[in-house]
Amino acid sequence: MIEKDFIPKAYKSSIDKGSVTWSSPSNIALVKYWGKKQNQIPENPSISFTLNNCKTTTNLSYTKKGDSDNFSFEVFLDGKKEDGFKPKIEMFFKRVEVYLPFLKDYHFKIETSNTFPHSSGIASSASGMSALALCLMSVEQELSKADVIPSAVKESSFIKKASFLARLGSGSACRSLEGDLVVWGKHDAIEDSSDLFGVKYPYAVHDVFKNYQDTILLVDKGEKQVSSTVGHNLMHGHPFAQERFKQANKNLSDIISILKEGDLDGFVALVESEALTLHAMMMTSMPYFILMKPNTLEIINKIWAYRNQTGFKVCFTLDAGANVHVLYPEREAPKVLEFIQNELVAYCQNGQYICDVIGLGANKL
Ligand SMILES: C[C@@](O)(CCOP(=O)(O)OP(=O)(O)O)CC(=O)O
Repeated sequence: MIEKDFIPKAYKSSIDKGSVTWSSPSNIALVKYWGKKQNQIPENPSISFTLNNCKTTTNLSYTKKGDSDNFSFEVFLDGKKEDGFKPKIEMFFKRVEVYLPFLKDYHFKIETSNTFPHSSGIASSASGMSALALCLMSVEQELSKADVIPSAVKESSFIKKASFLARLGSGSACRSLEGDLVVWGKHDAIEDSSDLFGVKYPYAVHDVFKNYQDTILLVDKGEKQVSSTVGHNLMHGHPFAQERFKQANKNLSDIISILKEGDLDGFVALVESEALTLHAMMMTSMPYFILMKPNTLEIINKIWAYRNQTGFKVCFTLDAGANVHVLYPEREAPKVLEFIQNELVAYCQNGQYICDVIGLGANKL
């Protein structure tokens, strides 16, 4: 598919008002997206676990307005007006306007809430942007149903277009709509993979990865000093960029047999190397920056020591921040949780952590 396939046939916006609600989860990448071209096209393919408990619920109500001159919307977080979100949403609306021609015909009220604490340092852009994209797709569906022109959106392409739109809001958001593993970015070994939207991982996955656990240790809840968007852009002209993109492609090839065979040693090595490479890219860009904190490293060292002592296949990954995602099979959960409580919680800000597990994606409420 190409971009223009997502432009619907013209339809009249004949409905005056309505409201839709979607809940959509966060995700954690195993092979990381870091570096992008124009129009939110990733430099390399990525794959992520969809999460279950960390999610955003968004209610979108829409009211027809007299003109179609400008975007008109207001945003509420947990019932409180949140104008801080407006620039990102305005930019998102501009990017998707051509694919959702009704956007300037309505006033939108966006009411959103997260299951995880606000300012926990957990990126809410993946869950938030995917929930908003799904709401907008439901509006498109409602409007085109009411129109004499047949729906531009077939049921089967609903998720595909929602993922396409979510990507234009935040790249990693396109991997949050489905579960339990999603690939984004063209890769020869993954059938139907695309740079434009996420696809459900199409191959067999060993039972050991069912209900895989992710305990998120909140090391630093503060605002990040460098946003992901700035970090992605620093991959332009980065001295190691081409090698990194090659490595990500190879890791995506390698993870296919790891997932099929339940090769936990291979999984641990690949996932931890991806996390450290992501941060190595940050440390070697110009300007350079460090998002890990001393406690991030304390936790990593404790995980390595515990793995050596016990043989449990617990490993870590990081996103663009200081928090640590501790990943482990469900069968190891009782022991690993004990270890987390006894040895790792001390390094979390206010002792805070979130227990999550692989999930199945977004839901319409
Ligand atoms: C480190 C990452 O989490 C990067 C996420 O980047 P974003 O999706 O937040 O970036 P934008 O496309 O600029 O919104 C790795 C990943 O999720 O693959």
